[in-house]
Amino acid sequence: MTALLSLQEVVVLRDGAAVLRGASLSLAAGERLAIVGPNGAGKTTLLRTLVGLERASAGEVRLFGTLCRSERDFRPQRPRIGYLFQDSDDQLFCPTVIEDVAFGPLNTGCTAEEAQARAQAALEGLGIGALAGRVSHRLSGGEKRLVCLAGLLAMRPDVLMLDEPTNGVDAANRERLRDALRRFPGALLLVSHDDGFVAELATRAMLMDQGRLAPAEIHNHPHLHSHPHVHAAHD
Ligand SMILES: Nc1ncnc2c1ncn2[C@@H]1O[C@H](COP(=O)(O)OP(=O)(O)OP(=O)(O)O)[C@@H](O)[C@H]1O
Repeated sequence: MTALLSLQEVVVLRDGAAVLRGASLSLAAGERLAIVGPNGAGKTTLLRTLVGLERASAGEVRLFGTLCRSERDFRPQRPRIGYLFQDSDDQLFCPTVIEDVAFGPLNTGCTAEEAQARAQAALEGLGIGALAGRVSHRLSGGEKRLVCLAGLLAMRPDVLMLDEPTNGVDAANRERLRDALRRFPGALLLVSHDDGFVAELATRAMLMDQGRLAPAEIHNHPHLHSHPHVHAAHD
């Protein structure tokens, strides 16, 4: 079966130095692949390369079976990929939450009513329907994260690529996020330092180290992450 996304021996240079040094991966339909690894290893660069925001100087990038080399190749494939940036402020740009979440569907051919309905449903699916009328840039960091994800889900992509989705998200919202991602019917490429979240969601993992990818194990222990419990004084 054709991979949804694939990289073959991809090299990405920045200021003359290799950030990706022959990275290869393949994401199949229904897979939930986690990319883990230390800071600066090249994980964000990998995601950016997959959507054509960074250009490979060697190797091949294929999206949905199509070899992508130039902006002309990447552009028609991008609506099929929902990419959650590492920084929510790079993603939100409309005055209100509902406008932000409806933007993608509107831009890909939905009527205003359809886009509005999809946006409201995506917000409600994440338990944040009440944020619809709020001013986007005044949301908390965790709220912004969920709103960005709602915007991607509203587009009904084939693949979600998430860069640190749980950053700044509290425990209750983290569960909502996890449940929404479990319900998401497409494939998932997840970059995360949150081992517990990776163990809860991913079906496979790869380790990125100094620009190269290698298979990694997921330690599927229910309490892989620590649980610091804060008790009230009378506890
Ligand atoms: N715009 C840029 N200009 C120059 N170097 C950059 C730029 N963006 C990233 N880098 C460098 O490229 C390397 C890979 O960065 P990248 O953001 O892909 O790593 P990462 O694995 O996502 O890290 P983290 O876990 O900290 O998010 C790092 O050494 C980083 O300093």
